[in-house]
Amino acid sequence: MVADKAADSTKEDNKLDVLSSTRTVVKTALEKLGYPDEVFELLKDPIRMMTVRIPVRMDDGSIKIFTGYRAQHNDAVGPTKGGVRFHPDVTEKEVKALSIWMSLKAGIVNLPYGGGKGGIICDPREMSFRELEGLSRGYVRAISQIVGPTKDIPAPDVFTNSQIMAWMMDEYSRIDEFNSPGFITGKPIVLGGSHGRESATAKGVTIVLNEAAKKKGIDVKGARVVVQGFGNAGSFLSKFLHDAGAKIVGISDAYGALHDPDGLDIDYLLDRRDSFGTVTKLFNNTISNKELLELDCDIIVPAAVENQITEENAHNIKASIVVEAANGPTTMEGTKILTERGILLVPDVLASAGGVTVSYFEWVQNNQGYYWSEEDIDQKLHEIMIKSFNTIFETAETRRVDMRLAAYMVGVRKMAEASRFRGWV
Ligand SMILES: NC(=O)C1=CN([C@@H]2O[C@H](COP(=O)(O)OP(=O)(O)OC[C@H]3O[C@@H](n4cnc5c(N)ncnc54)[C@H](O)[C@@H]3O)[C@@H](O)[C@H]2O)C=CC1
Ligand SMILES: O=C(O)CCC(=O)C(=O)O
Repeated sequence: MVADKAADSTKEDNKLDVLSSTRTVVKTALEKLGYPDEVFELLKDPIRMMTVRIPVRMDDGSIKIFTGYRAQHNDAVGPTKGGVRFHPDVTEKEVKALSIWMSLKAGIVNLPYGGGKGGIICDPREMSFRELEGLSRGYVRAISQIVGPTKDIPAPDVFTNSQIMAWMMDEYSRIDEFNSPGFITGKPIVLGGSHGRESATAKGVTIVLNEAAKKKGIDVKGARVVVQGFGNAGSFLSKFLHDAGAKIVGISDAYGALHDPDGLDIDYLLDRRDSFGTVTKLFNNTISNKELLELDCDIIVPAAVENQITEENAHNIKASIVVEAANGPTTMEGTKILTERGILLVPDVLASAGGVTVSYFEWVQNNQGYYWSEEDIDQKLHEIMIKSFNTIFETAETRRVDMRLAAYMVGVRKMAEASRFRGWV
């Protein structure tokens, strides 16, 4: 009985293991494309993974040691690139999976990068500004040997922002004895940041959401939308869709969710949210994140954390379109159920690729020392997202595969080819 229970919980853990499910889809994508097994053996794990211990002097005088990671998935195409997450639930496996997803995104939007990702186990909501600066600088010192503008270029992710990027850039510039804006993206504009980077992820999501709505014959104006997460991705997205005439009937943060079938007052919520995307604490009549995802609506956008749509709730999703702004919000079983139910799923590696696309623009501008207007950035981003959506939608139709597998097939090809040309496999 005890053994049965243990086996059940291992099975459950495996279903929520984002690394093993990512590997499964990568393997299937490579098989469908006809690559030999050694290509999968190379791509199933990052080529480099660094674990670091970061001592930080806390405000009470004590020293706290934090654990951080930097994963570099594959650098056959070019330097690796991807965000750094500060979150209490960060794990080594999660960071590895996130780095593989970054490689796939770079392949989908055709950037000269491989994927990288970083994370630190911490809760920045409970840290002072000074402690966060110490942690950010300590992380850069610890990983400095493997990162750099031509090696691996970090960026923001969950609970990190342009201020943290600025501290990290400054620390790297001190080590490098050179001003190095191209070391990191998502910086404040005055330090070489790009117009449009802050809202880029949400803008990219909005573009593919519009394309998906056309395929489903849904008019975004008047559509009822649920957005999970009210941080960088979720809040800009809610604003863009609200301004386009959609009704945002639900939003959430880490503590709960808000629901109004007549549409929430997004401008008011934006005004009241804190820098960690928290807003529900101001209200009494909240619902749970679980209830949020089962609300009556046309479109759902998970824009928070992994494993939100699973075999437990995929049957109860009322929307006809799910657009994944978050990385990994739907499990493999969840994907299967949504696809079987005819729900159009726009997968994370496509939907959220607007962020890294504009990060690439930021890096190009830093390298050339000449800066583009927001209009230039918007137009380039628009072209890339539309083209990527169409390629993946057509691949799904012609190869008779679900949208996630189609996206992996499109995303994995360039790094597989580059690895073969280099003679690695
Ligand atoms: N910031 C970016 O440029 C990009 C972000 N993403 C992905 O989008 C998602 C959201 O990222 P950001 O908006 O940047 O982060 P953020 O830190 O700005 O906001 C995160 C939001 O998720 C909520 N949240 C945190 N833990 C949660 C939990 N356990 N359950 C429910 N909600 C929770 C927070 O309260 C907040 O509203 C992540 O999956 C991230 O990897 C993807 C591509 C680029
Ligand atoms: O902007 C970047 O370089 C990476 C963004 C990121 O971490 C992501 O797309 O998940």
